[in-house]
Amino acid sequence: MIRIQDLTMSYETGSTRYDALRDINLELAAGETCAIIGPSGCGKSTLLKILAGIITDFTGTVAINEQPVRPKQQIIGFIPQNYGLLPWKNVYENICLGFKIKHKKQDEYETDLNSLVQLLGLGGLEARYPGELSGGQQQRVALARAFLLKPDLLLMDEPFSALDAMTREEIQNVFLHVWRKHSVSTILVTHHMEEAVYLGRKIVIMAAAPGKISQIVDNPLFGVDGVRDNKDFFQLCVALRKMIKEDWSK
Ligand SMILES: Nc1ncnc2c1ncn2[C@@H]1O[C@H](COP(=O)(O)OP(=O)(O)OP(=O)(O)O)[C@@H](O)[C@H]1O
Repeated sequence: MIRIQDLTMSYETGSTRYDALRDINLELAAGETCAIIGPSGCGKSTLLKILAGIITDFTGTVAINEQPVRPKQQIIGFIPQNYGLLPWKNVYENICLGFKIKHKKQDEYETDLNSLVQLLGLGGLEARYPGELSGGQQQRVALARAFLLKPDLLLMDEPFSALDAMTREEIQNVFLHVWRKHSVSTILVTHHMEEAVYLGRKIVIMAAAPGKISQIVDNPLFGVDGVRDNKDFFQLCVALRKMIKEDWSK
């Protein structure tokens, strides 16, 4: 369970201090997915950094499984916009990285690693370096690394934004497939409404200046088979876009 209560965070630049996030309240049940959509600068990345324990200077409460965020004690997977792969390590080493940092032994994760490599279609690419992979393959390596960790919380910052439309859909399917097996609590930031509706059991709509939540939508279409071809999917996207336009023009 992820619980955010009355979260406010300010940045200070020179002599000015301004709220990047104000009065954020959000709950996410264990194993749920949540997509956050909002205008540029509304604090989405800041929120992820707080949940990842990178930013600690805030007011309010942020708890993962009833405990304050403590990256050394909890396992938090974070996939940044550029996937966060180390260019000098090969696919196998990149996938194992999180485990090495958590000081686990190889035989503790070897079986999971092999099954994730197969599940994510990375078989045969283990010895390649990130620079020798396509964007979609790099994304899958980042997903393998994150899922291997079995995180208490997985955070993804616009994870599929660099991919072309077809690869994006394919990787979204791969993500859902792996997520179903591992049911990891996941929060992802996206600028794409279709992605939010496809991947978010909850859809959080944010507004800017200061960043706040304007709507939380329980998504009835999440996980429905073949939903992308369903007219309800299209209609929900249209309705949410309308809602956002109204919110963002206030
Ligand atoms: N290190 C920082 N110091 C000062 N201000 C910052 C810092 N990082 C972000 N900001 C400001 O805080 C606000 C929120 O930034 P943030 O990156 O969280 O927004 P975002 O919603 O993720 O934006 P985008 O969609 O463009 O990536 C913005 O006004 C931004 O300029």
